[in-house]
Amino acid sequence: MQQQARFINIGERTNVTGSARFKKLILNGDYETALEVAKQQVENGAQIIDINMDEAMLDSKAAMVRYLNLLAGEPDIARVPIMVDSSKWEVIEAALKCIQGKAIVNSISLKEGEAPFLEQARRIRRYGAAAVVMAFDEVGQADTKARKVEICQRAYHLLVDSVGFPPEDIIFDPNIFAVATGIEEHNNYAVDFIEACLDIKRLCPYAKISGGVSNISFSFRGNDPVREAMHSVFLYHAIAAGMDMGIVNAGQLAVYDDIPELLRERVEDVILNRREDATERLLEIAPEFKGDGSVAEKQDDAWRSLPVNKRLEHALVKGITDYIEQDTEQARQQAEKPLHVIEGPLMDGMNVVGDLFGEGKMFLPQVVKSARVMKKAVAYLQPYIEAEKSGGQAQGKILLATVKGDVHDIGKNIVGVVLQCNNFEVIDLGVMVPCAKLLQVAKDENVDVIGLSGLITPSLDEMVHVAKEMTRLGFELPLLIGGATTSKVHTAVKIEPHYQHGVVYVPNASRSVSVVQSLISQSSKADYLARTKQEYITVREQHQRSRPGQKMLSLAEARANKFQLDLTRVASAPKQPGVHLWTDVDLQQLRDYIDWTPFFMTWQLSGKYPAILNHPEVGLEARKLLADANAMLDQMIGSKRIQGKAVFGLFPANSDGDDIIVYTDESRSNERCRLHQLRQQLQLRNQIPNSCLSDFIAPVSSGVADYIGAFAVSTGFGADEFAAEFAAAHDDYNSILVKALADRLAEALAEFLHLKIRREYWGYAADEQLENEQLIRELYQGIRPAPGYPACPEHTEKGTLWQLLDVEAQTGMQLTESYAMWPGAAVSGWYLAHPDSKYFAVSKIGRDQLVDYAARKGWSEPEAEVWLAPNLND
Ligand SMILES: C[S@@+](CC[C@H](N)C(=O)[O-])C[C@H]1O[C@@H](n2cnc3c(N)ncnc32)[C@H](O)[C@@H]1O
Repeated sequence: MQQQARFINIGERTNVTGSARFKKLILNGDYETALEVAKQQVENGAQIIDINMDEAMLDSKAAMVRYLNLLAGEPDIARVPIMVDSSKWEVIEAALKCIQGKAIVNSISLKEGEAPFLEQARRIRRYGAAAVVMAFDEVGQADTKARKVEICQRAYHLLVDSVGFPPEDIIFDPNIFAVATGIEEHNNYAVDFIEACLDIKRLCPYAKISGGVSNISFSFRGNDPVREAMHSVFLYHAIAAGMDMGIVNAGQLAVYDDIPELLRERVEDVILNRREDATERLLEIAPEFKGDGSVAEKQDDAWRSLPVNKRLEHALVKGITDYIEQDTEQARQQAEKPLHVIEGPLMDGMNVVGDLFGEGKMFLPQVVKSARVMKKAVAYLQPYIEAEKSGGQAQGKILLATVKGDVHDIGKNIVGVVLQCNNFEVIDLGVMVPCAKLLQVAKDENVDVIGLSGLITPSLDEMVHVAKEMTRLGFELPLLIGGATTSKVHTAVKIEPHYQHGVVYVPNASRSVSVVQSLISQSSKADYLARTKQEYITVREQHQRSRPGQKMLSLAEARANKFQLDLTRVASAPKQPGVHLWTDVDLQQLRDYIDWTPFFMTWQLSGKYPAILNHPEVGLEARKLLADANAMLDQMIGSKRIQGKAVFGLFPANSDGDDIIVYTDESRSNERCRLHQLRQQLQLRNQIPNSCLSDFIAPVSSGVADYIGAFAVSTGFGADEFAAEFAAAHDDYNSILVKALADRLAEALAEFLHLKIRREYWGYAADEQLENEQLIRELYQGIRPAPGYPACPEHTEKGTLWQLLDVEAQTGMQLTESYAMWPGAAVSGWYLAHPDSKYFAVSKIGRDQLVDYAARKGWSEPEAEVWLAPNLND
């Protein structure tokens, strides 16, 4: 199971209090065999070994020193960190003196108060060791979530602030207690632990979380399969919540997915305390599962004894890459030609995946993992196929590209993977692909379909351009359109009329398969295109009909109905005016500010976070995806593979009609630049004002000093390269994950920076205290409208922002010819602080505003038509 792969197992068999066998060996002085116990644990996957010699009959200190010295001579064991486990400080200190590598002390706590706690921490610090900190204070052991969090937070601050203890060397043990004991107060113990993990991770950056996992199932002693299922389910949720390591017998852990459904459901009811009768219901079925061995191991191994074709199918459906080369090799030896392995078992397996996906029984992340297995198998076979010079027979060839001027490709990459899963050959030209190159490759490669993708509105025009060029050059291939700002209406109204051989809007990756299938099949193609054409005629007619509903005001009328600003509530002067630069953003702290809901949407798992994690249908997949995402974030941030930068500034400003003047200094006599804004021109109901962003800034005529902020942030430095490494290793799953997470961090950085602006740099809301969920709902004072978004839809204004902050020189962030930001994981915008400022959509504008805007920008009217195209009322 993916999430267990990054979870650190602590071996516990070298503990005289927990293992009768080890105790006997030590008491008998059989240190040779006792060493074997440590060795076996490491072989079984323990990544840390816990050593405990606390036994009344022993000289614990001498035993510990002797055992450690012997261990040091065993290279296989000495390579894993040692956890020194003792309740006696002298034993711990003696051990620290003889351990050469990084040691971990298990454990310290606030049980005896702050003074001894700090004293021990200081000594541990001197040895450079890490420490397990129990959630235990003067009052006792923490059992509720609140107590666990409170004690850990208190300990964290004492350690970090008073001792200078490196936070990454703190390992909290927030106490795992037994559930399903028959005592009602115990029912929530697992939930308390899991929820505490989430808070501790948020409140104590870099600290790790550990625990003794087997405690949870104590009441099912004697029934190993149920215990193992309980451990696995518990870990599943605890790891997703942030648990990093734990004492668990790695060899005896059920694979979450392979726990029989009935057992898993009942265990999950107990662990998550989902119903009052959960314990009884688990007890009811527990005897059925009482066997001699582990349910998981039996099932896990079972598929390995299937015939090779079935093994390949299993690996594809389950997304398991572990044996793929070995199995592919066996299938190759059995096949007449290497190509037959692809055309036979691999394609059969992918057909199963395709069917399950089509039926909604598999979700996108699983499919992308299946594709990874397929790609690895194909890559393995490639040299053999080339040696025979035989080419595969794909269903059809699809050319994909993100259009010129645009750098966004997550959606396109997902479509590519899904199409490949369905046996289409995909040629992916990447991002910022000029029309001429695209069409040349389409011709040279004799493709069957072209698919265009784009995220920002200028890309829509580029797609229109491609359609026109296809007509001019006599193409007859169908053209697919996809991407965040594209729509069926836009495709029908703006693109389709320019190309007669088929233009089809594809709303998502799953739909791409049926669309492409219809277009590839000679029997269905003509019919499908004719139906689509007819549908788009209807869409156009409806679009025409729907428009006269709203009246377009003249620009003068719209201006007369502007938003009236309350000048008594204009925000005070910024505490730290001018331009500021963050060159190396702490990405770890941004994790708390991530809005996960859009991340799940990227993977076509819809639902709000965190509720989605318990969604009856997609919850399981969502939890797996989140665990993978967190592991990837650990890697991206820990290895410093990606970096974040931010540049931002706060300036004196006033509005001048629909423009905002940014001044060079507080004297307000010199203009640094002008921000050109657009005004809503459609008549709104109930006399709602026709807004323009400049309405939220005090007019120059008012004599009121006002201010504006600007920002540009990116966490995409290094992301493309990192993603490309995965893609090159045939791992699209992780490649897409990296990009999607870089995007999430960029949005989190924008949110975090905005918070800092409100509380510190501008300081107009110094006392604001909002939870992340409230930040996501933007429940704060002020807005950060982003050029290209509905309140300021014209993208070239980003150019002004770039000049104002000198963004490129300061950060390396660039703008493409369509004003897309590079790196793609980037956010920029303005800060408006007035409490009444709010987002709105400029929507359609009239010719008079176009002429006025062109004059303000110093553009010709045709130039203005290009940039204002999405807002023109045609
Ligand atoms: C695109 S979402 C991003 C935040 C979301 N929590 C996330 O992580 O994806 C919200 C941002 O888009 C921009 N935005 C939304 N609506 C807007 C509008 N009508 N006009 C201008 N900018 C807008 C603002 O910068 C706003 O903070």
